[in-house]
Parts: sequence; structure tokens; C-alpha cells
Amino acid sequence: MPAVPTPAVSTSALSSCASTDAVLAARRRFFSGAPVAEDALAQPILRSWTRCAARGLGPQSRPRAEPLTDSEFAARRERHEALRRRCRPELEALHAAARAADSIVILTDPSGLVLDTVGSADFADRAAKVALRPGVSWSEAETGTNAIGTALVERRPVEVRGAEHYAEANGILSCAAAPIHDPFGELVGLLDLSGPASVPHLHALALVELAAGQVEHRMFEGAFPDHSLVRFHADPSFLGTAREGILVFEDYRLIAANRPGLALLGLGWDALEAKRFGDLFEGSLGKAGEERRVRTRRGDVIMRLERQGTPVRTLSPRAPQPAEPQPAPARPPVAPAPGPRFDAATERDLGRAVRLMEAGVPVLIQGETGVGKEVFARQMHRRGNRGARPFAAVNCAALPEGLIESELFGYEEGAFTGARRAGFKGLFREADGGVLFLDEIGDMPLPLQSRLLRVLQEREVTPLGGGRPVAVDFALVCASHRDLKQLVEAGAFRADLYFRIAQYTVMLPSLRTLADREVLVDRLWAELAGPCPDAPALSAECRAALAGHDWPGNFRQLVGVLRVLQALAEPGHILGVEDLPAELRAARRSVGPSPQPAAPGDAAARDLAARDLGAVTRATIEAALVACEGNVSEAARRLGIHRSTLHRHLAARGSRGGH
Ligand SMILES: Nc1ncnc2c1ncn2[C@@H]1O[C@H](COP(=O)(O)OP(=O)(O)OP(=O)(O)O)[C@@H](O)[C@H]1O
Repeated sequence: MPAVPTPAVSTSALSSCASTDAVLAARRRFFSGAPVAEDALAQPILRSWTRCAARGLGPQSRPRAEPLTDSEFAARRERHEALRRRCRPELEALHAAARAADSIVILTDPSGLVLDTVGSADFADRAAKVALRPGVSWSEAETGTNAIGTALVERRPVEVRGAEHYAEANGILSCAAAPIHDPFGELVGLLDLSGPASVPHLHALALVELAAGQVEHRMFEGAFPDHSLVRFHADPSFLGTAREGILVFEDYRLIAANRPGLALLGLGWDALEAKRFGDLFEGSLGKAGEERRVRTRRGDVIMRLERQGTPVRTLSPRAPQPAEPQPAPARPPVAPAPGPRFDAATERDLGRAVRLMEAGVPVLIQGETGVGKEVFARQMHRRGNRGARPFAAVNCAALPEGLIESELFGYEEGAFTGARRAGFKGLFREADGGVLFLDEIGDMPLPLQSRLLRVLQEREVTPLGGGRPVAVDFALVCASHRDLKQLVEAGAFRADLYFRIAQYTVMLPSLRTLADREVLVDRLWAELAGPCPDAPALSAECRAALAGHDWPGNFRQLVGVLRVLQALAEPGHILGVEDLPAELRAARRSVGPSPQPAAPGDAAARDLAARDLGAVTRATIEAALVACEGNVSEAARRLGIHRSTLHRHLAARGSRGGH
């Protein structure tokens, strides 16, 4: 069996080899609107130029990035203090190399904001003339093609030399940048080496890539104490270095990794949560501390199991049952929680949606009620390069028609009776630099659709009551449970607006179509329970009943039911089918196949979801009151709701004459 080849340092990197003359010629063609031959320029540079042109940037346009104020900058630095501390050894190590090459080393946050620079004072002065200094954002959207911003969009190391920069003014720079990923694949920062274009630094890209790898490698130190962690490489002399592969498993499911670990197995970040140990390696995990040869699809590797994790679901029939219940593992202290988890296909859609959003493409999210459209949009914001800017959400269905307009466009002082005295900026402007999320866009009245279209075309808004148009910059994400295409056909939604907002559509799956719902139920149950040693558990039958239910209200409904089950269960209790709400038990008793799934956006499904939840709520309250012998305060405490909320429910029930 051949050994796995050692990947070269820069296999994933873009190192531009185009000569200056060729770049200048490609530049002339590009800006005169002529096609640029594929081999005239590195493809990521050409992709980036195309994105910049689509955003309306010109080669002479001055970068729009304004430096942050001192206090804003201090707050941003503080937010990224852990990253800054973690990167200090690399900044120090690169310092000498940078000074010798008349360059500077830069650390940025995930949005491209320069946090720290060290290196040649002389070049730092020249760099500051093009605003390459702390407190300024070098995102591609604001500054055009540059190593920092373009590496963040491409999510891999990128080198941009001289005339490859989109803005002519930045042609004095030669820069190489490598993003830093946390063990969950989230982009947490970036290292860059920048110097004068006249003296290109031959090893700049390799140096920053190695440094980013070192930072990523150290993120595993002391992390994941309760999980199985393996280190491996085809060449044993790499074990213990930043080039070794590291994979972390929770109950044999891959949950975290470093980039060499994925690269050695030919995988991408989408393998997290999707692959199991057995999909990647032959044989068992082995004994902790032991080094042994293991077969993979790409050849043999030497693997060391650093530690064997504790099983997570101690009462799950799939996990070995220990005599004593053990605490669920706490989250590793390494990185911010990755947010809600999605199935592998949705995770892939999310990655694509983030990249497109960063490239200025509007994204439309479709799917039944409760499938997590807003959750998905918030993750796009969090993971994208606008994560540090606002996320402004508008529910177009919840606002009265007259108000949507003023909420979106803002108004001048005294624009109409009842307007706030000082006027209001409006959500378009509140979202500036960030993400605007228009939820239930299918419910937007037609006249307003025309105004929205104009804003999207002109990228400026005019507040109500006159005032001058103001330029706005936001990434647009829309969502609707209605089938917008059908609405267009029915004449209820403008076709031109539809084509504008639906350049990329994500269809989120309904729960009933997901393949492994038992795993999902287990995961949600464990997440809701938290690290509680005597959390109640689900029996196999109960789990199967929950997984087999139709869930017309999708995640919202399932999470709601799991939450009330946990609130009502005694500590350590194993829930059986008899503990489930009556509706679920009744559905199990009914013979024959489960009812046909409702079509997306079907009003009946939404109704059913609401009725179902109402019934579950009533039954849950009833059970809590019985258990607490009618003591409302005690029942409210058990249910995790405020006493007044429980009184309100009881009053509503009374007014309907009971249930
Ligand atoms: N991937 C997920 N993991 C865990 N919980 C989730 C997930 N997605 C959604 N939820 C839960 O479901 C609830 C509903 O999600 P969300 O509001 O995003 O749905 P939606 O599709 O926008 O619904 P609607 O169309 O009714 O507005 C959330 O509050 C959250 O608790």
C-alpha cells in the first residue's frame, strides 16, 4: 500500500505567476470591456475583478472604507483579544522576516479589519498612505481586489501583486494572505505579509500559510477534553508538528479537524458532521497513546489516538451503557460555538450561500414554516465577511402596510403625524455594511415591491418626506414560505423583483424529508439538556415515535415539544411513549402509512402546526398543574415560564370554556 503523499505547503494557495506586462495587458482588456483570456491572469484574481466590477467599483475609485473611531477600534480589538493573543508568536516570528524584506505583517479579523501590524516602519509609513493600517477594513467589497479581502472571499491563501490590485492606488503593494480557520471550519482571522510591489517577496505566501497553520494547530491544545482526538500523517516524522492531521470525533462522528487532516484524506470542511471514523479509516480507534499504521482510501498513515472520548448519550441504545450516568461533555473551550448545526446538505448550501453573498449575489431562502430560514440567514451573516456589521431583519408579513415603507426607507423629521421627532434612518440604512434580511418577502405589497426594486437597482434610498437620496451598501437575503415563482405566475409578485432577489435560491428541507431523524432528535435533546448530569433521557421507543412524527411545524414545533418534555420530566427519568403529548400517541395508534406530507407553503400545514402546538401547550400546562397540585407558581417554575404567562394561558383557556 503506497503511503499518502505529503501535500506541498502551497497546494491550496494562489500564487500569481503572471508577469507584470501580462497583468497590465489583461487589465487594459478587462477595463475596456474586452474578454480576458483564461491564462492571462490567475483565475481567482479575474473572479475578484469581476465581482468588483459587478459592485460598481472602478479602478480609480477610492476605497470607501472609513477608519473606525478610536473607541470603536478598541472595542473590535477587545472582541478579538483571544485571536490576537493566539497569533502573537507568529507575528513575532514573521517580524524579522518582514523587516528584512521591507515588509509588514498584518493580523485582521474575519471581516478584513486590520487589527495589528508589525514590521518595517519605513514601509508601514508608505502603506498607511493607501490606508493599510490598523482600524481600516480591507474587505474586497470596500477596497477591491487585495490579498486580505480576496483571501477572505475565496477562503484560501491568496497572493496579489502590484497591478493585480483592482484599485490603481494599491498597485504599490505586493501582498500575501492566509485565512485562519477554527477547528469547526469557521474563519476567525487572517495573516498577511505586505511589502512594496517593486520588491516582491518570493516566500511571502508560504510564510503566511505556515504561520496560519501553526495558529490553527495550537487551537487544539487543551481543547476537546471529552472527545476522541487522533493525530496522523503518512510520514511519522510529521507527527507533533503543525503539518500533522488532527481529527476530533464525538461518538465516532467527525466534529472538528485541522486543514492538513482534511487535506490528507481529500476532504473539505463539509465532512464535519457528515463522516464517521469508519468512513475514513479501516479498523478501530485503537488504544490511547498507541501509534499504529492505519489504512485510508488514499494510502496508509501512522495514527496516534491521543485520547478516547466519553460517550455523549449515555442512555442511547447506540452508545455503550455505563453503570453510572456520566455528565455530557462541556463544549470545548477553544472557539465560539459554531451555532445551530445543519445536516450535511444544508451545511453545503450554507457555505455556497455565504460565498455568493460575499460576491454580492442576493440569496433567497425558501421552505416550509419553521424549517429554520431565519436561523440560516443569521448563520450566513455570522459566517460571512459582514459578520461584524449589522444584521437587520424585517418581517414583511408582520408590519402593517403603511409602516413597512417608513421602517425600510426611514423618514425625515416631521415627515408625517406621529413620526419620531428626530426622524428615523430606516432599516436599509441601519443595515449599511451588513446584511438586510427581508423575511416573508412574498407578503410584500405590490407598490412597495416597485420601490424595493428601485433601491436594489440604484443602491440608494430616499427617506419619506423628501430629503436627499443616501447611498446604501448591504447584502440582501430574502425568505418566504410561499413559492415565489408561483406568486409571480399568479401576478402577485413582480417578476423583475423575483429575478433580482432570487439569483441563488436555497430550498431548506422539511423535517419529514430528512434521512436520519433519530439522530436529529437525539442531538436536539442533548443540546436542550445542556451539560446536566441527571438530564432526563428518551427511551428507544419514544425517540422512534418523535422521529416518525410528521412535524408540519418543522424545527419550531419539534424543538417546542422537546422543550416541554424536558421541563416536565423528573431528573434522570427515561421518557416512554406514554410521556408524549396525546397527538403523537394518537398518531402512532392510527393504522396505515403516515399522512401525505403537505406541500411547501400549504396553509393547511401551517394551521395544523399551530393547532398541534396549541394542543401540546394545553396538555403540558395541565400536566404541570396536576403534578404541582394546582400551585400556579410552582407549575410556572417547572415549565420555565413566568407566572403571569401561565395565568394568561389559563385565562385564555377559561374564556374558551376549557379544552
Ligand atoms: N438547525 C436548527 N437546529 C436547531 N433548531 C433550529 C434549527 N433551525 C431552526 N431551529 C428552531 O426552529 C425555530 C424556527 O426557526 P426559524 O424562525 O428560522 O424558521 P423559519 O423557517 O424562518 O420559520 P417561518 O417561515 O415561520 O418564519 C427556531 O427558533 C429554532 O429554535
